[in-house]
Amino acid sequence: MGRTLFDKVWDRHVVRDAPGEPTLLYIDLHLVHEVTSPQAFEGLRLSGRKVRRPELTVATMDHNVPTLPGPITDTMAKAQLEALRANCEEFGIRLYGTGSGREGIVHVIGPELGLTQPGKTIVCGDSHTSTHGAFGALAFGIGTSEVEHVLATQTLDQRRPQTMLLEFVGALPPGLTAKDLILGAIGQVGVDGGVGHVVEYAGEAIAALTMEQRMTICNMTIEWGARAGMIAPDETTFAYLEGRPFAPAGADWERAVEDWRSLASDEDAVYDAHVRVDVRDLAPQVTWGTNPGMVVPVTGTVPDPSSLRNPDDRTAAERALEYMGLRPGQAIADIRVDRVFIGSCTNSRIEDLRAAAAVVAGRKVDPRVTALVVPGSAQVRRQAEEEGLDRIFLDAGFEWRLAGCSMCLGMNPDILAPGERCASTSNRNFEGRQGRGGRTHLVSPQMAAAAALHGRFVDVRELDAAGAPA
Ligand SMILES: CC(C)[C@H](C(=O)O)[C@@H](O)C(=O)O
Ligand code: SF4
Repeated sequence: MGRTLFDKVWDRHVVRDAPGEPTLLYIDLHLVHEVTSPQAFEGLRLSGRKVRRPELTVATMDHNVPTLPGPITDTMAKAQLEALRANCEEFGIRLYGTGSGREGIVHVIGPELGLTQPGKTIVCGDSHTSTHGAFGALAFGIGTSEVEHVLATQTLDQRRPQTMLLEFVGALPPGLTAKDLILGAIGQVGVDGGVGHVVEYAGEAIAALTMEQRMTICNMTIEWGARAGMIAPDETTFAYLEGRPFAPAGADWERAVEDWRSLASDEDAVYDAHVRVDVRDLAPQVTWGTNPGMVVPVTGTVPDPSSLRNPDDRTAAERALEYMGLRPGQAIADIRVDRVFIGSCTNSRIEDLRAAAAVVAGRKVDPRVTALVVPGSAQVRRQAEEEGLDRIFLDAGFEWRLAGCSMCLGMNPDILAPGERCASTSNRNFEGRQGRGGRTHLVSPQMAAAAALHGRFVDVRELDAAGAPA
């Protein structure tokens, strides 16, 4: 029987398999950030252990860092960042800290540095580690006690998950993005549709995506409950990786690519589940509720909870509408926004910023809107500045910030005030996610940029040459 991409990567990393017990897996890359690592390092110290493979462990600072220059005033954030610096020094771990020029959101810098590679097992104390699966790596989030285990042993106990193929049918229509693709899919399969599975994304629409767009897809895997998302490595993957600081070079590169080619699922591979999502009629997506599956096309309306058959869904929708301050039947295009956030590990890479800048160029942010662009890494920020994207955003009235998680979650000074409504390119719209009482609508970078200009949701496909909505 043929094997899947997942089977191949998993099988290569088995250290120990015993009946009835979890499998002990070898971990190729362990990414570390300031929030989920302090207790893990403390555990090592208490038991007098070292980091087993410091050279396979890489740390950065992202969640807590302020995105405006100047000292950190929050004492908890300051303590966590200082602890990370001290821990990395003590245990001999490479740290791309604030000011290194290489810092950024952990899921942005791994790929950017070429650390993320096909066939690797990659873990991090962070749920959006699924992002790295875009390269054909097996990548997933772990808890702090597991972080300690990986630091100490470079291995991890795991139960073998089920496999699922999510096949996109048809090509992505013009003007649509990877964000619309994944939000649309989550809307169809539901936020627990992937539970217990490692999902492989495939189909014409996936093959046509760039690496950065594939990362947007895999990033949101965790939002529909799957353990990890993977995409088979192909020429797009290899072209992206070639020449990156930690990618293999010379003869090693040739050997690596040959090996990576062998990872794709076999023709006759069998998955435990197979789901198809037709994308041919997809429109730009906007979430209206408090989970990413509560999503409709921008051309649509806020759903009426009373039309939902399942009582749990009905209650959840009623509660979401109340929290979001929306009415059933309200047109999405009539929803006004106070804030716009372009950033996060979902959509803060250079292509995202280029796409948003293309919508913004020569136009002005609606005077009632406060809009923020936060590059995912110091490298993305530099590149954007070299390309003049910062000028486009600043001239339009956006703020241009330093790299970090920023307004994706309320762990640093970038937060919404209670009741404020935000068009956000991030991945979570839970209650309070961007600040207590804040209201989040998840969208693509293009849609966020257009919302900033018009102060409400507009269909990016319909903007005329002067940027006016139809
Ligand atoms: C802080 C961290 C543990 C958390 C995660 O695991 O995802 C954060 O990155 C998030 O997006 O909510
Ligand atoms: S950008 Fe948001 S989703 Fe990504 S790691 Fe940071 S907090 Fe988590």
